[in-house]
Amino acid sequence: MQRRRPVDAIKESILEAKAIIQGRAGIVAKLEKPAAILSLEAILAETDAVMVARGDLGVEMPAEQVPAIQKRIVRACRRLGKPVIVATQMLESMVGAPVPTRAEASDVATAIYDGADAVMLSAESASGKYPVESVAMMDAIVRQTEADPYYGDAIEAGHTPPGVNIPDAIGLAARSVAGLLDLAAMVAYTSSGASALRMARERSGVPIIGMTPRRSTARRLALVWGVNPFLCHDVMSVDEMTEVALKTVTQLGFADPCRAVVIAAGMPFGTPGTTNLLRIAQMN
Ligand SMILES: Nc1ncnc2c1ncn2[C@@H]1O[C@H](COP(=O)(O)OP(=O)(O)O)[C@@H](O)[C@H]1O
Ligand SMILES: C=C(OP(=O)(O)O)C(=O)O
Repeated sequence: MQRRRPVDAIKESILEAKAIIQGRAGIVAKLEKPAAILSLEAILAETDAVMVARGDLGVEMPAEQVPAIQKRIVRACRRLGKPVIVATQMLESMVGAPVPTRAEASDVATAIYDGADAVMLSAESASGKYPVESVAMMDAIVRQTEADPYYGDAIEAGHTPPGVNIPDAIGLAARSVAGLLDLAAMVAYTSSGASALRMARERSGVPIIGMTPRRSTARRLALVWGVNPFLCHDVMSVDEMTEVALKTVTQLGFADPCRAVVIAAGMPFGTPGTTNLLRIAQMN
C-alpha cells in the first residue's frame, strides 16, 4: 500500500476539523513543523488564518532557519490576504523584567514591517510578573512602527497584485480612492468577512470597518489588520446603507467632516456573494 503524502494527511486533518466545527468557528493553522512548511500553499488554501509558532519551529529545526521560515509564511499569507499571527518569545525577558531587551523590541517591529496581522504574547502575559506592562509595551512598539514613514514603503515593497475577481477588484478600487481622497474610513458590508479581508490585504492605512449582521464574522474580523468589526442589522437600501455606515464611522471615532468614506456592499442587499458596489460618501 502506498503511504499517504504529508500534504494529504494535513489536508485530511483540516477537513476533519472543518467537519466537526460546521462553520461555527474559523480554523487557525499553527505551523510548527518543517512538513507544514513544505505544504504551505495547500494548508493556506484550507485555513482561515495562520500562526507562526516559533517555539515549536525552534524545536523542530535549527534556530537560524526560523527567521526565513517566518518571513516565508508571512509573505505567503500576505499574498493571499489570510490573517497571520507571529507568536512566541516576542518580549520573553518581560516574564521577569518590566522592560524588554532592545532586540525583542526589534523582533516585534520586524513582524509588523513584514505585514503580520497580529503579534502574540505567551508567558509574558500568561504567567509573567509584568502582564500589563508587556501588553502596553507590545502596543507601543506596534504603534511606533506603523507611524514610521518607512513602514508604508516596507508594506508596499511586499505587496503583490490582487486576484482577478470581484472582491479583490473592490479592495483595489477602495485603495485607489484612498490614494486620491483623504478618507476617514473604508466600510465593508460583509456577511462572510471576505470583503473586509480584501480591503485589509491592500493595507491602505485607512481604518476599515467590517459591518456585518453575523456575530461570528465580527469575532473573526477582530484578528485582521486594520479592521474594526461592527455588528449591524440588515440594511435595505443604498440610502440606509450610507446612513448606517456614516453613523458607525462617527460612533467609532473616525469621523472628520472634511473627509470622505468609501463603502463596499452588494445588491441585492442581504444576499451573500454579491459584493458589487463601491460608494463614496462625504462625512457631514
Ligand atoms: N448589514 C447588512 N445589511 C444588508 N446586507 C448586508 C449587510 N451586511 C452584508 N450584507 C450583504 O452581504 C453581501 C456581502 O456578502 P458577500 O458578497 O458574500 O461578501 P463577503 O464575502 O464579504 O461576505 C452583500 O450583498 C451585502 O450587501
Ligand atoms: C505558540 C506556540 O506553541 P505553544 O502554545 O505550544 O507554545 C509555539 O510553539 O510557538
